[in-house]
Parts: sequence; C-alpha cells; structure tokens
Amino acid sequence: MSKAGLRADFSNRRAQMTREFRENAAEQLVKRLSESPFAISGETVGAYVPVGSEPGSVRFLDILAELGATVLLPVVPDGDPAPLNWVAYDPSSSLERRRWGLLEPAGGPLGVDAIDIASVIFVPALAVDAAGVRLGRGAGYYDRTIHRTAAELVAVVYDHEVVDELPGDPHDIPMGWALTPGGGFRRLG
Ligand SMILES: Nc1nc2c(c(=O)[nH]1)N(C=O)[C@@H](CNc1ccc(C(=O)N[C@@H](CCC(=O)O)C(=O)O)cc1)CN2
Ligand SMILES: Nc1ncnc2c1ncn2[C@@H]1O[C@H](COP(=O)(O)OP(=O)(O)OP(=O)(O)O)[C@@H](O)[C@H]1O
Repeated sequence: MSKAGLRADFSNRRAQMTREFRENAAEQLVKRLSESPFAISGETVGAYVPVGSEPGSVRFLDILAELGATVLLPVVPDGDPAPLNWVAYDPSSSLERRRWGLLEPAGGPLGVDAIDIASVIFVPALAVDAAGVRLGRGAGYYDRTIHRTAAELVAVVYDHEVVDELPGDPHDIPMGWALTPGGGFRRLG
C-alpha cells in the first residue's frame, strides 16, 4: 500500500479510539519513562506536544522536566517544509494553537541547531516498522531535521502501530526505538 493509503488507515484507526483508551495509553507512556534505556536526568531531550489522538500528553513533558531533562519542543517554520525550529519547554508557560491545530510553546525559538545537543528525541509517528522506518504526517519535517543528529530516536506510537514493514524512501531516517504504552521501549533495526 502507498504511504498515503497507510497514513489514511492509521489516522482513521486513531480517530476511532475512545477518549478513555487514549488517556489510559497516555498514562502508561508516562510510567514507561521510568524504564528508559537512556539517561534522562541532565540530558537535553526532544519531544512534542500531542494533538488530537496522537499518543502522549503534556504530563509526559512535565515528567521529563521533573526527571531533570531540558525538554525541547518543535516549532514549524513559516512557509514550505524546512528544518524544525525548537523552543525550551517551560511547564509554567502557555502553549498556543498554531498551523494545522498544532500546540506550540510561546517562547522565543532557539534555532534549528538547538536540537543538535539532544541525546534523545521522542518523534511523533503514525507507525514504525521493525527496521525503524517511520511513517509521519507526510510533510518531511522530521526527516529534514534529524538527519545529522547523534541522538537516540524514539518513535512514540500505539502498540498496533509497530508493524513488520512500511514502505521507505531514501531520505527516511531510521528510528532506533519504538515507545508504546503496552510494550515500553523496544529496539528496532
Ligand atoms: N504534535 C506534533 N507536532 C509536530 C508534528 C507531529 O506530527 N505532531 N510534526 C511532524 O512532522 C511536525 C509538524 N508536521 C505536520 C505536517 C503535516 C501536517 C498536516 O496536517 N498537514 C495537512 C496538510 C495541510 C495543508 O497542506 O494545508 C494534512 O496532512 O492534511 C501537520 C503537521 C512538527 N510538530
Ligand atoms: N531531507 C530531506 N530533504 C528534502 N526533502 C525531504 C527530506 N526528507 C523528506 N523530504 C520530502 O518531504 C516529503 C515528505 O516526506 P515523508 O513522506 O518521508 O514525510 P514524513 O516523514 O512522513 O513526514 P513528517 O516528518 O512531517 O512527519 C517528501 O516529498 C520528501 O521528498
């Protein structure tokens, strides 16, 4: 199946999840952080603010910060897809509704290079396969952003979204890990 067809299928399935299912999953993901195979305390960690039925929560970001991480959140640049910009997450400051319904922090962006010092990046995905191929939303923001990073790349997905094989493109950056509510951190590749 084409990437577009797969995107539609995984998105539809997410749209059918109940609120209770999503909230349970979000709480499980928070608990999984205590099992992280990498250090969080003292590290710079990339993460994202989930919108709609994306897995995760603002609480997940708060716990990362409580565990001692500096949390960077992506900001979509104006215009055509280009590398993501980054803002440090401050639990006490507000998130603003932006393009495509995304929630982004209000603070001043640190620049596209800010993510270079991250040791772990939690990456939003619709699905990921056993080799680490990630299915994103199809604008290519993350592939343009993480191609030079040495960070551990963790695709955050629901359990049924870790699949045997997805169609890959040469520009796709492989994920090293999947994080799911039921399975925790799983190595890929
Ligand atoms: N929570 C969250 N933040 C994120 C991402 C994400 O997947 N989740 N991104 C992950 O990359 C980046 C944003 N990427 C996005 C790419 C496409 C669309 C989107 O809805 N596109 C429309 C097309 C709209 C149009 O062209 O006017 C669509 O697909 O229907 C949204 C976000 C950065 N921040
Ligand atoms: N490093 C890159 N340089 C230039 N173009 C790129 C790069 N990575 C991806 N693209 C382009 O971006 C578009 C979307 O790519 P792809 O389908 O892999 O998106 P995605 O990873 O699913 O999306 P996202 O990262 O926004 O969640 C494609 O047209 C692709 O050619």
